[in-house]
Amino acid sequence: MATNKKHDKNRELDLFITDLNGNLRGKRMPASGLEKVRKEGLKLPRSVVGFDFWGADVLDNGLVFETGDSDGICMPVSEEPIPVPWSEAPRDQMLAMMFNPDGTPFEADPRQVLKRMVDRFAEKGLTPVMATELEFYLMDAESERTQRPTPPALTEGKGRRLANTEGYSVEEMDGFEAFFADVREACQVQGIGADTIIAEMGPGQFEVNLNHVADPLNAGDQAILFKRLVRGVSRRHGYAATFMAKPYVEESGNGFHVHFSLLDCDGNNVFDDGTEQGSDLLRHAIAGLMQSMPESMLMFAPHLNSYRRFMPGAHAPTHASWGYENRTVALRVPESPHQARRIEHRVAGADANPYLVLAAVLAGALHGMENELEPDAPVEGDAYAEENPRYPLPCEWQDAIKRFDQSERLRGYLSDEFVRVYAQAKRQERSRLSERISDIEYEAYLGLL
Ligand SMILES: NC(=O)CC[C@H](N)C(=O)O
Repeated sequence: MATNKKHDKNRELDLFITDLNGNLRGKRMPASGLEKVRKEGLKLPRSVVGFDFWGADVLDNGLVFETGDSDGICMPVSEEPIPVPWSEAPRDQMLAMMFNPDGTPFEADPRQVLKRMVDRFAEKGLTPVMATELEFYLMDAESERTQRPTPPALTEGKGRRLANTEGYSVEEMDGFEAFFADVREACQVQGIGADTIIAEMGPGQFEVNLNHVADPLNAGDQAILFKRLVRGVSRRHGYAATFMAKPYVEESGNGFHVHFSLLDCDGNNVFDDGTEQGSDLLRHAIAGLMQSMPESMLMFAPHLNSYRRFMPGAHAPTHASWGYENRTVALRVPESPHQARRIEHRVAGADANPYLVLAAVLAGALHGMENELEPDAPVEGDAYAEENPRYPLPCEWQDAIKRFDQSERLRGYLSDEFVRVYAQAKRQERSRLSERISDIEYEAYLGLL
């Protein structure tokens, strides 16, 4: 029997923001705390946004001791709490956005970074329409304990066997029917527009496409809630799930593709001018995205592991390129009816923070449109075979951190504060990861040197 949520004294509410890495940080409170939070917000130290991946302070980012580790105010971004149907206990959740105590936006908060870009488009009378596609691997639940990914066993359909590597296999989806039924239901109750589900190339790899929305903040919120939902529903079904960019070296990586078009005040798609090629604005946006791609790479590929995904032939791009109906390029312009003329941005991994990916896409496009840049000719055929590309992408984390930190353009679009705080977090993570001597170093050197 449905309980009246307001009077359920056991009901709880999670209120959270995402840190730079997209990890959720916030508090769990009795549902009765909602009214206070709506009025006053929830206090969290601003340094929490700038945490490194392990939740440690980044002492060089200017947010910790210099400020007395002072609080920011997190205000909920939705009117109503969103149910958490996979939770054992009765629980709702709300995403929030952080402000400084004086009411100004806290510019390092990833959702504020995206909002800043959405506002820039609004000033021009333009509304971005965005849709996201998230790939992930389902794994055996043991993977979380052993910290090695193991494909899940197919327990439904044809009896128990390990999940296969079969792109677009319907049987593969049948094997996880109950899991996907719960994913779809959870999406419905959370207002997430889940469209198609696809079995991808890797063992236990799937993709879910979320419907386009004429509100990038909403598209970002949905992607964040979707990632939590997949992990939660997986656990209920005895699986684990990962959005890590490249969990298996020899298998397909997890991408986060973004479809993007722009509406004017009358609701017309400005990337369409009735021609087969699309409008001048489409070309300018593509040129800006290509030129800013090397320095934005850290937002598309934020982790050490992210760079393993960009391999020739893996359907993830190796340089900034574009083309019509071409899946080997970074920016694909899909074959579509004119009113749906759009760019599919194929660079980001599913491990990236969705808000930051969408913000970087908007910044790149705006840069091209404001400067009326022209792209080189579109690539026909295999982009991996292109020699001397004009905009090679950083293929290592260290290089991407440097390019990002040195970008005056990104500071202009996304704010100095964000660029400083993000670069410092990534530097700290890199130094922590490089301190550990890896297994393969011992295997190779210990007995021989
Ligand atoms: N759906 C696809 O085109 C495959 C994308 C690929 N898995 C990636 O890493 O981006």
